[in-house]
Amino acid sequence: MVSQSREYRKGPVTLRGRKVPTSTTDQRLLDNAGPNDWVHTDPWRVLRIQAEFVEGFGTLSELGPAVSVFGSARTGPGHPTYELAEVVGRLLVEAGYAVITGGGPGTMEAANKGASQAGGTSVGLGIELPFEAGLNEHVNLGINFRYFFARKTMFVKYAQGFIVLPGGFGTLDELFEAITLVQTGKVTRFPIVLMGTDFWAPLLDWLRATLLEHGTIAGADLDLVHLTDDPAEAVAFVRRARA
Ligand SMILES: C/C(=C\CNc1ncnc2c1ncn2[C@@H]1O[C@H](COP(=O)(O)O)[C@@H](O)[C@H]1O)CO
Repeated sequence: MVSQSREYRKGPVTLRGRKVPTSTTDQRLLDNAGPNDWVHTDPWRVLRIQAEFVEGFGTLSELGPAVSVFGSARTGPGHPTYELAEVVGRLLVEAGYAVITGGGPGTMEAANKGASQAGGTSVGLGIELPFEAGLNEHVNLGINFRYFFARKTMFVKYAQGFIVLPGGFGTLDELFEAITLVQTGKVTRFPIVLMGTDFWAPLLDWLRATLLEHGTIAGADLDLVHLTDDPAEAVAFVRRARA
C-alpha cells in the first residue's frame, strides 16, 4: 500500500490528493497474475514477432559477408547433393563468406559442415516445426525462429546472394521468394545460383515454355538465375555479382 501522501510521482506524472493511488505499479504487476488469455492474442504476438526481428538483427548485424545456402532437408550423408553442399560450404568460407542455412538436416547440415570444418562462421536459422527438428551439430551460430517470415528476412538481409541446391517445396519457396524480390527490385545486386543442371533444367524449361509463352514473365526474368554444377563457379558468380 502507498501511504496517502499528498503527492505521488508515477513516472513523469504527478498525482495529488485523492488522485494518489492505493498501490504502486510494481505491486499491481507482482501481486496479481491476472487473466492469461492475452498471450494467445495478436497484439502479444506482434511483440513476439518484434522480438524475433530484434534478436535476429542484433545477432547477425556484425556477421560480415555471407551467402545463404538452401536445399533439401532429406538428402543425408552419402547422397551426392550432401557431398556437393559440403564443398559449397567450404569454398564459401575460403572465399571469405559466412554460410547461412535453415540449420536443419540434409543439405543444410552439409553446407554447415563444410563451413564449420573450414573454420568459418556456420549460421543456422532454425524454425519451429510441428515435429522436433533442432539445429544440426555443425551450426556454430544459431537462432531459432517461431515465424517463417521473420526468419526469411534474415536469409536475405544478411546474405550477399543465394546458392540453391536440389530440394522440395521449402527450397522452391525460398528460391521463388528470392527471384520475386530481385524481379520487383526489392533487392538489388542479388545473385541467385542454381546448382544441379539435371535437377533444375526441367523447371527452367517449363518457365520458358509455359510462363514466358503465356506472357506471365519477361524474357529477362529468366536471366535472374545462374545454373551450374560447379561449386567453384557458383562461388565465383556470387563474388563477381557483388564486385
Ligand atoms: C523434413 C525434416 C526436417 C525439417 N527441418 C527443417 N529445419 C530447418 N529448415 C527447414 C526444415 N525443413 C525445411 N526447411 C527449410 O526449407 C528448405 C528445405 O525444404 P525442402 O522441402 O526439404 O526443400 C531449407 O532450405 C530450409 O530453410 C526431417 O527430415
